Parts: sequence; structure tokens; C-alpha cells
Amino acid sequence: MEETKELMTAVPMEDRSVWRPKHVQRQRSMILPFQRLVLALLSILAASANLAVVSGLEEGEKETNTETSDGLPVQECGVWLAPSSIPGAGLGMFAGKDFRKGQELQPTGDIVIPIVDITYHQYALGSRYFLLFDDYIWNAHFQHMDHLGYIHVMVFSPGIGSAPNAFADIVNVNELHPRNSDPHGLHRSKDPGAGAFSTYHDRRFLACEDIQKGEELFMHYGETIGDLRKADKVFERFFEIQKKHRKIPGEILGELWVSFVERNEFNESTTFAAFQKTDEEWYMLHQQMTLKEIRIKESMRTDEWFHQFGTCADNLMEGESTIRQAGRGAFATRHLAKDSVVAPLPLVHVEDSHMFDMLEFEDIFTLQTANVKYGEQLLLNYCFGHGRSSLLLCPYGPQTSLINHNQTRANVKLRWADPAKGNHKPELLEMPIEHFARKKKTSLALELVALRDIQPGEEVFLDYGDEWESAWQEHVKTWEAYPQAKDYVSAHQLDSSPDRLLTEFEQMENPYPWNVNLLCNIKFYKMIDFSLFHQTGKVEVTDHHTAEWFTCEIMRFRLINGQMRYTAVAKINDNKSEKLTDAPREAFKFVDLAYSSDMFLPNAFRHALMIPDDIFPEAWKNL
Ligand SMILES: C[S@@+](CC[C@H](N)C(=O)[O-])C[C@H]1O[C@@H](n2cnc3c(N)ncnc32)[C@H](O)[C@@H]1O
Repeated sequence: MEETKELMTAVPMEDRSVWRPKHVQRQRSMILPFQRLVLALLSILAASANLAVVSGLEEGEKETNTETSDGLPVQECGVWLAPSSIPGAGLGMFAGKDFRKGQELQPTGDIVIPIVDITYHQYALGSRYFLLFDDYIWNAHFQHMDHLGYIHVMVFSPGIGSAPNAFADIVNVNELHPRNSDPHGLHRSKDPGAGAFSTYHDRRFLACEDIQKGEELFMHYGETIGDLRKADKVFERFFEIQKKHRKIPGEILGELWVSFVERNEFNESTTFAAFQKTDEEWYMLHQQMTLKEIRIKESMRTDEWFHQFGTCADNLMEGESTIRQAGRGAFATRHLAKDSVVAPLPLVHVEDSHMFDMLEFEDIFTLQTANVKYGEQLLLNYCFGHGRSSLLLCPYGPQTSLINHNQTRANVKLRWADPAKGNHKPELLEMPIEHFARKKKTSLALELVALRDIQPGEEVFLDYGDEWESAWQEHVKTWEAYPQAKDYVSAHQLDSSPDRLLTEFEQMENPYPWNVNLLCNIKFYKMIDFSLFHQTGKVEVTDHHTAEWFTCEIMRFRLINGQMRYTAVAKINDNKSEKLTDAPREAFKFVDLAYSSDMFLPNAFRHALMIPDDIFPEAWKNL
């Protein structure tokens, strides 16, 4: 039942994998016939391995919080953010402890932020949408969020949804889809905070096989599985050639090996680079182990290395904020000592904040926009900016997007990350904004530092700056609900109601609100173990990717063994429908219709989080 969890491109209706293959430069050299053969084999490898090119990184040293101010050791860090073991792949994530198959990687799941029809909202401005986000964005369909927009919904999933790399056949992390719920039950009729944060959250990540402490975490981004097995075959062929031509002098064979693994035309490929070893031990290893086994061995890092090159990435967890209008917040999972690094904030840059502007659609069918702005993408509320700059920097560290603002209770502050720890290049702080328009790799990072000791369970607050504070105060002062807002019922409210679902017939008298749609899940229905359901009343589905939701009409209902069951018709397409007989409530869900949920309210609060002026580079002040 595996579904392809492809990531999205900004090009509408077209999915691509996260690391896009790039044109590779052909090296001009004196090529021996054998080398030609090897290069031909490499071409097979390249074609099948979906070779990738990503940014470089630097390594260095620095210590994170290894003990409390009392001198007591902190609990083991579960996941680390550190330079990937794949050369040129930037940051990666690593297991700080053993995880058993099926075990969750962090105490709470990640928040997920929809980006809705962004290219369409930008039409009137010309094609200004910048593609860097492509590398961090998931297919909304598989997150069950595509109903939020008309055409092209993308999903930014900061945290484990963004930081681990993909590496061919090696997959040790499996992801679930987020839940949709409103913390504190905020309502658009009375709460100025409604629509200002994402209601999609708790996207969990599980070990899909036993993971050993120290291993790098790898996710499946949707590319073809089986590449490493194909690559193994290419290496086998090399060894066959070697056996067959025993008369070839050792030094020529040596050179051939070097050409094979090092001086080849794919020297920008992260996939191939991960195997570029030329010494004797590696030559032997290739003969004894599969590439997958070698790669897993190669990805292992020690505790010592993590403390030197990494930052602990599970110091925070999600909870309902102690500030009601703020929605969710981030809470300390362990004692965090004063001056220690609380969390890393690697940044995706967007050189022009107007890219998040949403222009009004002039025509709903052609989706042509008028040059009239009606709002901004919700993502703006999760990115850092500065009043005198058009640059936005959107963080993707685990759970850090949940940190709320408080000027008096702030217990963390921002500073530029230590370049030694990964993907922060301080020379970019001197570069003008135009440079970022051309820069297709992320190379900036902030980090959060504890201003004082933070106790486990304490909410973590940052001061978003005076400008943000004034904007929020002004919003609260001027905010008014529209007259009919009190009648609004969201899909989430309907879904959490214990009320029986209404049949089509009943809905003629008593229709559901205009803004929701009832869906049923065909695949899920087919997978239900009905005998277990009869005995226990519980519906258990182990395949979390099981989802094929279609608009649904309830025909009838009845009680079986005290449990409510529904017979319904799912509309697969204009010509095809499917019947679900006596399905449990879990096979149905309400979703909000496009542009109807709180995040689309014209009066929803929007403002970037402000980087303090004393650390904001002069070179970036272009306004
Ligand atoms: C980076 S997000 C923080 C996480 C957010 N609370 C959530 O649930 O996803 C920033 C948004 O959180 C809300 N927020 C943060 N601090 C707040 C505060 N002190 N008062 C009201 N809303 C706040 C605002 O909606 C803001 O735009």
C-alpha cells in the first residue's frame, strides 16, 4: 500500500523529487578505453540513481549543553542536527539514541504550514516566485491538505519534515500526515488570533526500521527505490572486468579505480560523492559489502562528534501555548542551561517578501489575478524579517516554528549560528540582497540561546521585536469580526462532534454548512479488519499512508452491536462511484472547502518575526 510521497515543485501540477538532478559538467581528459567503459557504466549508474547536486558545508567545533547548571547531565539528546554524512548535502539529522522500528523520533510531531496557490496569486506581478522552497516542500495531497486551495497547495514541514536527507534506497524514517485542530478552540467571531497560525500540526515521524544511535536519518522523498542495488551491479561489473583482464598492470588498474570512483564526470553528485573513496580499505570493502551496507556504516557518528559538530534538535516539544490567542507553543523537554544553544534555526531565504503576497483572483476559472492584494501567505508569520529589508528567512529547525512572542517572559534570544556547526556562511552577511535572488542553496542559520536556565515543561518565548508587538497590539485594537462570523462552523468542529452523520435525505432539511465537504476514505475502508471491529469497536489501520478521500454521500445508517455504521457512496470521478457498506465513522471526515478556513480571513493577522537590529546586517537593508 506504499504511496509515493513526492515533494512538490513550484511548477503547478508537476511533482518532482526534492533534489533535482542538474546538468553535470563533462570533464575533458585523456580517456583510456577501459575508462570509457567505466564511464559508460557510470552513466547507467547516474541515470538510475537520480544523481543530486547540493550545497557544500563546513565543519568546525563547539560544545552544546551537555550538563545542567547544577552539573547534572541532561537526558540523552534524541535527534541531532549536524553536517550530513553525504558530502555536499548540507545539514542532516542523526539519531542520538537507539530507536526501535515503529518508535516515534520526537516527543511531539511537527507543525505543517500550507502555501496555497502561490504562483497563481503572483500572476499579476509577473513570475517572481522563487524556487528554493521546492527543496523543503511536500505534496499537499499526501498530507491530506490539497483541498485548501484551488489548484496547487504546497506544504512546508519544518523540522524532521525538512532536515533529514534522502539517499537512494536507504530509508529509516517514515512520516505520517498532520492533524487539523484548533488549540484553545479559537473562533473567528471573537478571537483576533484566529487565522494567524497553522491549525495543521503533530506530523509524526517513526523509525521504519531499527535505528542505531549515531546513524543518519534518511527519508524517502519519492524517487525510485532500487538505485543502490543497480549501483552494486555496476561495481560488480568493475570487479568482473578486473578479474577478466588479470594481465593489466596494477598501476593501470589502480588508475582505473581512481577514475571510477573519483575522477569521473559525476563529481558533483552527492550520491556518487558518498562513495568516493580511493584507499585500499575501501577497494576491499566494495568487494565485501553492498553499497547500502557501506553507506549505513559510513553515516554513523559518535556522541563526541555530535557534541563537536552538531546541535541537539529535540530540546523542544509542542503544546497549547499559555498565551491563548497565540495557538500552540514550544515547551522545553529538558533542563536548558543559561547560555546554552536551545535549538538550531537553519534558514530558507526568500529575497523578496512580496512573494508571499496573495493577489485577488479576478476570475475564478482562469485564476487570473488583479493587482489588488487581499492578504499574505500564512508562512509569513513563521519567517524572520526586518523592517528595512525585503529579505525573509524562514527557519526549519524541529519545533522552533512554534516559539511564541513575549517581551517580558522571553527566555531565549537569537544569534547567528556558529559556522563550525553546519550550514551558516558568515560571508553572506556582507552580501547585498540581489545575491540571494541567485543563490539556490540555503547557507544561513540562526540559533536560539537560553537567556537564563529554562526548566523542563516551561514555555519557550522569544521577543519578536517592538515592530511585531506594535503590529499585534494594533491588530487586537482594530480587529472586528464580520457580522455572520458567529454562525461559522469549521470542518474540525464538525469532525470532533459526537453527532451522527446526516444522510443526504436529512441534509435536504438540515444541510451542513456551505464551507465544508464530507469525504470518505475508500482505501481505509477496504483495510478495516471488520471482525476485530465487531469485537472491540476499534478501527486500527497500520498503514498510515492509507488515504484515498473522495466526496461522499451518506445513504443510510444503522447500529450494529451498538456501533453506528454508515452506508455511503463515494464519488471517484464524474463517471465512477464506489459504495461503502456499514462503514465506521473513522472512514469519514469533514474538510474545509478551498479558501474558507480561518487562515484565509481577510482580517487574519500577518507579520514576520523581527530579527533584532543589532545582529541584522547593514548590507541587507534595501528599504
Ligand atoms: C512563529 S508562529 C508561533 C507558533 C504559533 N503559535 C502556532 O501555533 O503555530 C507566530 C504566530 O504565533 C502567534 N503568536 C505568537 N506569539 C504571540 C503572542 N504573544 N500573542 C498572540 N499571538 C502570538 C501569532 O499568530 C504569530 O503570527
